[in-house]
Amino acid sequence: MADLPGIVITGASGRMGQMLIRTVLASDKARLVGAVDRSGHDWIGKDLGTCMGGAEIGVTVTDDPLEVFAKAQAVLDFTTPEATVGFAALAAQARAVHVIGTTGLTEDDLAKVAAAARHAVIVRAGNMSLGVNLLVQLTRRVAEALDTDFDIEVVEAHHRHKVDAPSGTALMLGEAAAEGRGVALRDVADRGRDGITGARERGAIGFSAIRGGDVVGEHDVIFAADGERVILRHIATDRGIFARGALKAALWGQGKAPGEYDMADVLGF
Ligand SMILES: NC(=O)C1=CN([C@@H]2O[C@H](COP(=O)(O)OP(=O)(O)OC[C@H]3O[C@@H](n4cnc5c(N)ncnc54)[C@H](OP(=O)(O)O)[C@@H]3O)[C@@H](O)[C@H]2O)C=CC1
Ligand SMILES: O=C(O)C1=N[C@H](C(=O)O)C[C@H](O)C1
Repeated sequence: MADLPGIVITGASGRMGQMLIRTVLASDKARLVGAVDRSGHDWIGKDLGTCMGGAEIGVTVTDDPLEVFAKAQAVLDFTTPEATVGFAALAAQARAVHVIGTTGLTEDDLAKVAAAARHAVIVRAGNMSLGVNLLVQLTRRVAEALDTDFDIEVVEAHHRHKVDAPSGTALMLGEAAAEGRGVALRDVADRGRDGITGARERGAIGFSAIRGGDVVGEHDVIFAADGERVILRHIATDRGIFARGALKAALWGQGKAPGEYDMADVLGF
């Protein structure tokens, strides 16, 4: 047991944090060695097991990430962009594999993550599920095969608590569609339509976001032409798919050369 990779989970009390904790505790390939939450959070200083409504598990929730990163082989991080940028530097200092699921990172945030990846392994993806990463490959292939007679629209739906739009997954799908077409997403993305928008531009890749209820995550990539539509769809019904992907990434990253990787690397796509 002691030689299994030790895992720390940041944002332990969050929706993904709690799912990651259950996933690591149920795994026979890794052990949970730490849980981090925000300073001032009610869980700090308490046993994680009791915080989650169960028996004690001997892991105390801390607001001192470096202390626990230092004894870990990997950090699973689904928090906020600001927190993730800080964790990237600390995980690199501790030489722990940093698995980043956080979405909504700015160009500036991404540059800081890339700097940390010069010293340690980072696996980052806007979606860690097997199904979405397959959909990304399919989107690239379909976009390669269809010309700009087909208008590309990415439509996503998430729960009412989600704070960023378009979702990280929608952006991954948009990037894949743009790559398939041989264009840069930033040159063709149409991210906000309201009012008299004018007719759709040929070659644009449009994004729409729905927010409501408890939707875990749904994504459609629509290729719409005159007379026909091709629709690629992924529906997530359980956050366990993201947590299992993140744990797989943490295990895959052990012993890899420093650098920034994604789930396509982990899954061998
Ligand atoms: N890549 C993927 O496969 C997936 C990515 N995500 C992404 O993961 C992120 C989190 O999603 P979700 O779990 O729903 O969000 P939550 O808001 O439920 O969880 C985020 C957690 O991070 C905590 N947090 C914030 N700042 C810090 C900090 N400085 N130190 C430690 N903890 C901190 C929050 O604490 P508090 O509430 O007290 O502020 C909260 O517990 C989002 O960016 C989401 O898009 C989600 C699912 C899958
Ligand atoms: O915030 C979420 O919940 C999710 N976020 C990710 C995203 O932004 O795409 C992944 C998943 O769709 C759930």
